[in-house]
Amino acid sequence: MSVEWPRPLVAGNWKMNGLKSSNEVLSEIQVGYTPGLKAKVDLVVCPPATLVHSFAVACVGSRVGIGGQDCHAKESGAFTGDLSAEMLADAGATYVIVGHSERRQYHKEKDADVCVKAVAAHRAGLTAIVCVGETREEREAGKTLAVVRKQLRGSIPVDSNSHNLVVAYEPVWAIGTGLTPTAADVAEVHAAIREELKRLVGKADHAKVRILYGGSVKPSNAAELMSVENVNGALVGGASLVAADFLAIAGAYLG
Ligand SMILES: O=C(CO)COP(=O)(O)O
Repeated sequence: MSVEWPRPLVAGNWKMNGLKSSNEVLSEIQVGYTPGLKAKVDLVVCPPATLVHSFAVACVGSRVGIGGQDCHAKESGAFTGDLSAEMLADAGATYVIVGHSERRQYHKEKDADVCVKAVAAHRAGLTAIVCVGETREEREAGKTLAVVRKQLRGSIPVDSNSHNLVVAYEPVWAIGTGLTPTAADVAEVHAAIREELKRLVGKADHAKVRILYGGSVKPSNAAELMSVENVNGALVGGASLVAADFLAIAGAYLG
């Protein structure tokens, strides 16, 4: 069976939320990931690291993918509190988010740091979800495209292809605020990302790299945002903690 590629991808970033009791949310997501939905969209849940293994075990057979939220550049060593990409893969993850704006802001991660983490993800056989996005100040100063292009050039490893790389455009000012850019603004940024990918990813493959939109995606705005050209899915924060909302967002692909 030939698989249409790029397949849309809806990924949930649970951030620092989730206890053992969250198994119920995962079960609801699995139950709601019907054959009809599976035919149209990939689903990935990125829980906190403490839940990666149990979630991965629970999802065997359901095709819900599991991802980490960050990884270290090295494979192992004296890095207290850190996790390597190999450890995430060993725990059953197949994706890892790198360069989320909360890591860039609170952990002072620069593009070069994000790039070596994406390299580590590839080394471990994981798909890297590389996040980029401008702050409110940068948008107001008309610098959005320049900022996003610079982040991409600095953060995307040379060995990237449409299977080991996903780009997530997440305007910092849209995260957790209920604010979203207009469809026209999203289209403009995603077109610039696609163009930049021409230079950064092999010629044959750049058109197939999935570019997700993230920032206050909800069931009520998902259909509009997901229908924008060059939007191949969503990276969902708060709404991914509620199974019905997460599934409704993915349901935008049912048409
Ligand atoms: O940061 C995000 C996903 O990585 C988006 O978060 P919200 O969907 O809560 O705005």
